[in-house]
Amino acid sequence: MLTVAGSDSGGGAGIQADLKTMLALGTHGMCVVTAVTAQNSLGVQGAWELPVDAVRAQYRSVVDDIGVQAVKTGMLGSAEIVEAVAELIAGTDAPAVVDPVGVSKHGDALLAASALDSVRTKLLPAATVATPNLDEVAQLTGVRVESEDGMRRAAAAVLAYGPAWALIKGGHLSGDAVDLLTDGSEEHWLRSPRHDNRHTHGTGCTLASAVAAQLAKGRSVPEAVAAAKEYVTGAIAAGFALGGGIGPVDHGWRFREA
Ligand SMILES: Nc1ncnc2c1ncn2[C@@H]1O[C@H](COP(=O)(O)OP(=O)(O)O)[C@@H](O)[C@H]1O
Ligand SMILES: Cc1ncc(COP(=O)(O)O)c(N)n1
Repeated sequence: MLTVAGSDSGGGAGIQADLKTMLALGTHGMCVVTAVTAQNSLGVQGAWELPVDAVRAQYRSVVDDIGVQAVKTGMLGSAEIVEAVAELIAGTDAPAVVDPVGVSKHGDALLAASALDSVRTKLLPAATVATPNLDEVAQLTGVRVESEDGMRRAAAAVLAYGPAWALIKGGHLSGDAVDLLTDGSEEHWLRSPRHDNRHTHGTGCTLASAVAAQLAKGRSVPEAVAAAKEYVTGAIAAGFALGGGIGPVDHGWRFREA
């Protein structure tokens, strides 16, 4: 399967998190790099986008020869890249998990403000599943969620842009880590205990990639999301205290348990 995302030099989020997740879930990982970040547990020290032609060329190389069973998108950076990727995934016969990455855990911008409209009107309509966190919901729809009740309103506002499913991540609330998956008719609440662990760098990337890996294996969206939630919860529980700030989750936790 294929990730279209930015590189995280610290190895906890972005392309690196995605490829590790795909391996851990038994799939073949491929990548289209959209941007390179200088990043560690303390924050993002620099970010450089690739030319949009380089993004298109990587995508075509992979899809035209090897083929894909599922696509995941992450950090896209600019409106130009968002629009190119939206067109590419809309023209690919595979489910697409769109993680509308806006800001890093440290508050560093990973998407230009001028790209928000393209995310709303071009990228979200091409998604099989859109996986915003609560900050991204607020940025994209104006809906501010402060409790589980608000997550339904958030999901409706995201679905209005056209993805088949919305997975609203409640990781930034307090209490249990609760996510809501809905297509506007079915509702699935995914709940796990909150791990008192600050090493949560890469949780969103990991969850979205795990959903895509399960879709690639032929699971339905609700089955894929349930399995992905279980995987990310284990990875958070086993998180690494690396660096002086927010460390990464442990993508290999299942291998270590075995
Ligand atoms: N401390 C935690 N303990 C358990 N699960 C968590 C914790 N923090 C986040 N999660 C879960 O991790 C996944 C990613 O959510 P979130 O951290 O909100 O996304 P993002 O990384 O995009 O900000 C969600 O399933 C969320 O419920
Ligand atoms: C290159 C890149 N992509 C995405 C994220 C978001 O990370 P998270 O999964 O913690 O929200 C990041 N920090 N860096």
